[in-house]
Amino acid sequence: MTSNNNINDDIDNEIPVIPVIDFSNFEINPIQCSNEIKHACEFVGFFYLKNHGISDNFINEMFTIVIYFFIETSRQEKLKYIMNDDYFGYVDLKQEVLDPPHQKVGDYKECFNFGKFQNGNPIAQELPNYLKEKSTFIESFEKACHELCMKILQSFAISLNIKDDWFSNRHRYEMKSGDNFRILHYPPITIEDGNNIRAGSHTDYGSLTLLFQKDIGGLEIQHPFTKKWLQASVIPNTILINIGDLMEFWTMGLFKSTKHRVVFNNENMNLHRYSIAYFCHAERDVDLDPIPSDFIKAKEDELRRRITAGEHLRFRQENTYKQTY
Ligand SMILES: O=C(O)CCC(=O)C(=O)O
Ligand SMILES: [Fe+2]
Repeated sequence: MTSNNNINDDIDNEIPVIPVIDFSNFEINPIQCSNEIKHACEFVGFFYLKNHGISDNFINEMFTIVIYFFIETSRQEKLKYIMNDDYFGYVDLKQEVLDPPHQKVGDYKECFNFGKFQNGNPIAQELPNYLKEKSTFIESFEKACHELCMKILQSFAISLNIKDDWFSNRHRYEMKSGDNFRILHYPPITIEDGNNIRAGSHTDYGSLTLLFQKDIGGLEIQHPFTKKWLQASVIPNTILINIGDLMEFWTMGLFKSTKHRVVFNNENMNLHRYSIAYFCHAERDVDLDPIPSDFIKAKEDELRRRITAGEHLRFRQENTYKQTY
């Protein structure tokens, strides 16, 4: 491989630009903490959150379920629950193409997408037996993620000087939205597969994403200004948060929906990597008109079609799954 082909060439490991924000300060000094978050959203699009209120035990228990499900469930059983029209269910190895212009084959990872739950039952999908047994726990974990997202959205509102509940009122759990709780598994790969990009470069679609990483790194983000790729290493006891396209669109580009990808090096190629993501979206019928904040300048001359959160999402999803295998 020549150096030009080496995707690690343009990696910048020197400046730790992804900030770590202590969310316990949000209770003590909400304005200061929200301003730190706003700075990260404007200049990086990613930040780590510590003291976020979701306990380590709770997260570890969720990971135990994730690992058991992916390893112990047969492929045949998983395929019975293949992603439905609402994009909930099992996503097979190589089914997802996150970077269509640059990928000949789909991502070498498998996922399971959960929609919302009510009283221990999933609303929008059937679950394989093992996940059905665990659905009360999964519901509580999913709801803890949603609740944390509401607090982070509150901090966005405070930093933008609009009503504290401006965003959370538009992201209610009970309402229809593109919210997606996703568990992921990147199995070990053999040399013959020859592809060390395991999740193609992409931006997320929603308002914000919570990402739980465990032990094994591999996530990289492309800094929105320098365009350098940076490793988003695993920092114990933190959740990695990022802005999605919907929020970038809604803030007229003030908050950055930063590109990211998962890349395996020779050391982690033989390992199983697991991660958990909660993609938080605005309710389907919310109009994504520019947010009424003094920080957000809607350019009068800009022609901007009126679009709802649901339309925005549909467009992104259709592009991702157009080309499979
Ligand atoms: O597994 C990861 O670390 C990232 C996954 C991701 O970016 C996604 O599913 O959108
Ligand atoms: Fe992502």
